[in-house]
Amino acid sequence: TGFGDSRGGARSKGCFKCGEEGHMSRECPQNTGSGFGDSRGGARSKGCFKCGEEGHMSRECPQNTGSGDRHSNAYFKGGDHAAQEYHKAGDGDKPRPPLYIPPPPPEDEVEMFASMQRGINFGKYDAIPVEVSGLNAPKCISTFEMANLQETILVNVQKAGYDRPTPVQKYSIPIINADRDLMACAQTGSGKTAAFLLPVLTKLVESGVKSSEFSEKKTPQAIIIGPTRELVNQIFLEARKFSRSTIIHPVVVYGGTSVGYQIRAVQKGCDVLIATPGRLMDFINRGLIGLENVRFIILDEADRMLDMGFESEIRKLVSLPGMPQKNNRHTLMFSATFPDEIQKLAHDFLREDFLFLTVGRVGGACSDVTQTVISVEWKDKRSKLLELIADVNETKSRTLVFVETKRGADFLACVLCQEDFPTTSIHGDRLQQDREQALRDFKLAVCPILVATSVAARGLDIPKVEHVINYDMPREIDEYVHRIGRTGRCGNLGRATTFFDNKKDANLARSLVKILSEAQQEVPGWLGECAESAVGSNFGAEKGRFGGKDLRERGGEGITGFGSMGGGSGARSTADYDYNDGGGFDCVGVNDDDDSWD
Ligand SMILES: Nc1ncnc2c1ncn2[C@@H]1O[C@H](COP(=O)(O)OP(=O)(O)OP(=O)(O)O)[C@@H](O)[C@H]1O
Repeated sequence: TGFGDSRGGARSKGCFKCGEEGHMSRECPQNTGSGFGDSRGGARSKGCFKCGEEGHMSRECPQNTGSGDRHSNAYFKGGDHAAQEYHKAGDGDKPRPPLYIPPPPPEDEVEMFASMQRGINFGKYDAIPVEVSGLNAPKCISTFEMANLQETILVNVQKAGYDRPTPVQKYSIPIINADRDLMACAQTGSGKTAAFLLPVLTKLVESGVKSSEFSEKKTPQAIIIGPTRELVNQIFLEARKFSRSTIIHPVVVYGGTSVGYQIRAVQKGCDVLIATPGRLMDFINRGLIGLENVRFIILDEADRMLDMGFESEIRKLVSLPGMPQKNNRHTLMFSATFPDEIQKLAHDFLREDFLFLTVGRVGGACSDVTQTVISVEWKDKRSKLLELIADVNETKSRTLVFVETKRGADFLACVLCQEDFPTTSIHGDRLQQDREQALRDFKLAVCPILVATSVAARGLDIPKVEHVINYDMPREIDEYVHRIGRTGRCGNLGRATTFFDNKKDANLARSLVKILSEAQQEVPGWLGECAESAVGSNFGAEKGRFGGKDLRERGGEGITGFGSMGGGSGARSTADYDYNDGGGFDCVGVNDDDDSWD
């Protein structure tokens, strides 16, 4: 059980040296000295013949454990929970987790172009008010034909079943076409990914690629950065789809996966690099990625990327030698939420004349999600949850349950499995193969219930998620907006149920009431009262933020930080995101033990 297993169960017929199909080991390009081993310093790799990594022989290869057979439903069997085994074995000195080579992306066109069905409210997107601030904004477009997309890219858009652009696409595409920097804020599930990919890919195809296939160091022209591994992988699949049959090679690199595998992917050509920050810095430090040709830096979930934990990485990245200064590159930022203090920070990365696009209200919840808030004390949460999911085994309707801690996610998934609800979990302490398997099981409704920490709150576009349950209220209201945005996407209807524990969550009452009212949702009387008596936040401070305004129009000074909305702490939590994704083996989130950081 070598390579084959980790790629999805079947024994690979590929080369025993590099694991790739299409040649035998005696013809392996690595024999020439130009492959994997060389890229780490010129010498022929003495690594394992199965996985290509150094430091062990093939008979000791961690892939012999047959990780591909590992089912994320291991809770049922009570044994094979890789992440737990790995942590137990650690005892202070953490061993390396098994190497993980993700399954190859689809080659089949049908699979590649399959996308979410538009819902009945897709047409209503056009009624959402749009504002563009900044000087000389170009006119919006109303069809993809008007978007000046490169011909093949336009064909790919049609193959994806996109027959007209969403508002964020109508405005962003001409702005990017006109070589302007952009900060764009639009509700969850409204098509922000294509809004930046389509014009950027068009620019790259039209100007021709610069990255040489033959040089060791690849010099991508666009770098797209996101906060979690699953999200960057999803953006990669979108980039691959839209750039199909063009000269563009998109590549993704993220933590928890084999570095060797990703090095080989980069070395095949890398015009657009999609990455989590840690692994990106790792590749730059190894001399595998050069920045001199960068024309576009794109921050998806930009407010998170400029938030605590990630901001310093992004600052480091833009000040690295070789990276073009902000006036010699374009910086694009997208999110559904943009707290004032992050908007302020963002100015450091954008050209002076950037445009600020808001579709609807900055930080507003998706209007296609019916939101219900229930007052539940912690001791009653479990029985309330079981009530809510009682019919899931019959309906198979995908239900995403958010909890606060990684340990809590494991525990609740176990409880639900014991109650005979096929459940899986995703959080920063699970091995990457288990995280990806969990997502696949959830997508296919093998496990229609997914218990997740905030690692799954942003960006993930999973069809048919019908119900999001906040078993634990998040610590920040932005996180609430992103979490419930996993349903009600692309004009589909969704529902979200939130357990609100008055003793613990009172500091979020006001901001929650605000979100509910703006989305024309019912505000329970008890929640209104709780908001009235809550201390620490005030509606005055929130006014500006929810007005969907460009800070430049408000002078940019004296803005009350959004932190105060979360109860006056002023500090924004780092939650369970993919920090420390470099180094190849770090599959852990922010902090192993301290669940207050999870
Ligand atoms: N013009 C379009 N026509 C039809 N479907 C579209 C169109 N644009 C995007 N979609 C689909 O809508 C879904 C949501 O898009 P996307 O993931 O880009 O949303 P988003 O705004 O980035 O959400 P989030 O804020 O959660 O990251 C995807 O399945 C995408 O394929």
